[in-house]
Amino acid sequence: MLKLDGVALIRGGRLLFEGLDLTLAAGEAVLLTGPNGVGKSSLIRLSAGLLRATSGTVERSGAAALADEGLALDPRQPLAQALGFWARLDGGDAAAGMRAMGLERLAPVPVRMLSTGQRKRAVLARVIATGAPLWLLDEPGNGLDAEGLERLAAAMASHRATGGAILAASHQLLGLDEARRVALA
Ligand SMILES: Nc1ncnc2c1ncn2[C@@H]1O[C@H](COP(=O)(O)OP(=O)(O)OP(=O)(O)O)[C@@H](O)[C@H]1O
Repeated sequence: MLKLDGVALIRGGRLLFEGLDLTLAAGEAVLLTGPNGVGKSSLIRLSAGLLRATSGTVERSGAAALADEGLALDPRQPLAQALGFWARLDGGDAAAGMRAMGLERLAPVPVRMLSTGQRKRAVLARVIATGAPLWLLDEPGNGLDAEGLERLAAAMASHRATGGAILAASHQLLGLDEARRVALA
């Protein structure tokens, strides 16, 4: 689903990593770890096709969904409608995303009024709703309470059980204890 071969990335004149190989097949997850500024978010963006590798190749098969610090939801719209916009484009299921992240009660609330943790849940609901096989998650646990973290872990387990794959960058374990780890240093 994702294959990085001998990838190097220079950003801001600094070599972040080189010779990086990573493959992610259906049902697999990789937890990307490493200190602040080492290049985890950059690797996620590179995997999403939003950055170009300095050398090496990045191959993706099938659709990918990205969750990062960007909300990508219209702040003026009620949550259900804002998520519905993407679900219509993706042929996805906004209600399933909201259910998975426990957001049903917030369906009529404008996105701009959501709290930090509620926004994070909304971003994850957007990813879940896409139905994309590859999830690229940059610090998906940030801002989530214990219940939100449990929901995220359950959603990731269910995604993998149905043939999805996940690349997650995080300082937390996210319930991915048995997942492969790639440590950038
Ligand atoms: N747009 C940019 N232009 C130039 N350099 C950048 C840009 N964005 C990030 N960088 C640099 O690339 C390096 C890696 O950043 P990145 O966000 O990938 O790290 P990270 O491992 O995700 O860090 P954190 O754990 O703090 O989230 C940092 O030194 C950062 O300053």
